Amino acid sequence: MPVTQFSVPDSYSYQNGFNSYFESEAIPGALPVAQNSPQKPPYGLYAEKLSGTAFTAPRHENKQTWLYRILPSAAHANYQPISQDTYHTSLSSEKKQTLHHIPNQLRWNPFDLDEKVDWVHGLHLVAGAGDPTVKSGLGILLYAAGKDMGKEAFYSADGDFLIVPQHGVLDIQTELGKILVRPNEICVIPRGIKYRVTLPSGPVRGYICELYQGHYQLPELGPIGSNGLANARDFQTPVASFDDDDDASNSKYHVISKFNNNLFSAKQNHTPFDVVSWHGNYYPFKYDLGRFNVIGTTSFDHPDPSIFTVLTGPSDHPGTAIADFVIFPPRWLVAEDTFRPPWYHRNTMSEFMGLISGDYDAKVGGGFRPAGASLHNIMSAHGPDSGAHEKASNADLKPQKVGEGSMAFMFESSLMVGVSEWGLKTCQKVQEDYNAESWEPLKRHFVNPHKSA
Ligand SMILES: O=C(O)Cc1cc(O)ccc1O
Ligand SMILES: [Fe+2]
Repeated sequence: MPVTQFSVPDSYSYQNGFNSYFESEAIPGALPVAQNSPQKPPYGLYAEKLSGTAFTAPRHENKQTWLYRILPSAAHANYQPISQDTYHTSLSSEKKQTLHHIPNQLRWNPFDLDEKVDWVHGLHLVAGAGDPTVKSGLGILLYAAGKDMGKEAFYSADGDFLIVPQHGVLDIQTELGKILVRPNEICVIPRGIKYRVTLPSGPVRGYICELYQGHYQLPELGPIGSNGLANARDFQTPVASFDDDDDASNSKYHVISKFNNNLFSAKQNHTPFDVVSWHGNYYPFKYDLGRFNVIGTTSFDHPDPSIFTVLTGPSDHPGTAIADFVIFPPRWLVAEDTFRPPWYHRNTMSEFMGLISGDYDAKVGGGFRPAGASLHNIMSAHGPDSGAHEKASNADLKPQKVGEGSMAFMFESSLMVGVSEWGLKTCQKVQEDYNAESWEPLKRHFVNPHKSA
């Protein structure tokens, strides 16, 4: 079945396509015709331009959206810093204000749910590289929340959020419309877009890869041809939807900004969700991982995991990503005379992995569990644990379906990924015996023809 069967239905409307130029109006006639900024836009709306690239970015990279809204975003009081004590998006809330760079393989037990906090309080910076102030690098966050956001909106000035739900449903009201995201779906909310998260099915938990530079793109397909992997038509973008909150006394909103990973809040006496129509190519979108068209070998040897790339956040060097989002969906393995799990390897890239559901075929030891994570940094040796090696090197190589009911993923980066104090210590999820359990038990099988028995 090439689509996920979800237990919570999605009744929102979407427009289909990746990087398409869309237009949407919640009231017919709310978009100006043939121009962007008429003297008086339709229905007394304000025109506001939201740009996701430099004005002069080449056409193939240029991203912007024109919003037609009841009041412009600028109509708010000053932003005030929020005390970081109860928030975990930044290193400055911690005694140690640096990331820890360590060559050990790291693995985390499942992160806890937290029913007491909302989306913004639930964000935890676990790892990262680079610096949002110079638009360079990425941040990896875990989220766990159990409360709806109130009359507030959140945006990140730091980068694009790629959100990977592991548990629970996110109902996301964005400026550009409403989007429902369930486990086995992902969504991307680009830099600057304001949104509010409510939780229709109770507590939520998941992972976020924030891209401080550029935007997520579909990978090139090369010799694969013009279809395959994540197909453009399966990405879904909301349609315009607005609240008309005309009683100012009844409408005290806070807008929370993540700015260099610190949080700031500004009051405004009108809803931020007042965009009646919009057109452009800078918008949030979602994607069902069950629609991914998996490619694999039909002859021999284990291919590189780049064949499983859903989205890539490229660096300026072609083929080298700041963040690749890679998944390991259910699939058939048919390779002959082949050690089918991943080979043992040391990689110039860093690999942060998470598990949405099920088991990951390279680890049979039971230590990599849904809602857990692992980090294999630059040149940190890893591969199947000893149990998986034993099983795979003696397996009967018939066609075999792996990963049924399972979805593992990887945020792969060319950068050295540091771990926050929260990720290393405070969360208390790091497994001390990961290496000892996984690889130290590996046995010698070498038969030296030059040594007699
Ligand atoms: O380490 C991992 O489990 C991820 C991974 C999977 C794979 O099939 C090949 C290389 C790789 O890093
Ligand atoms: Fe790996």
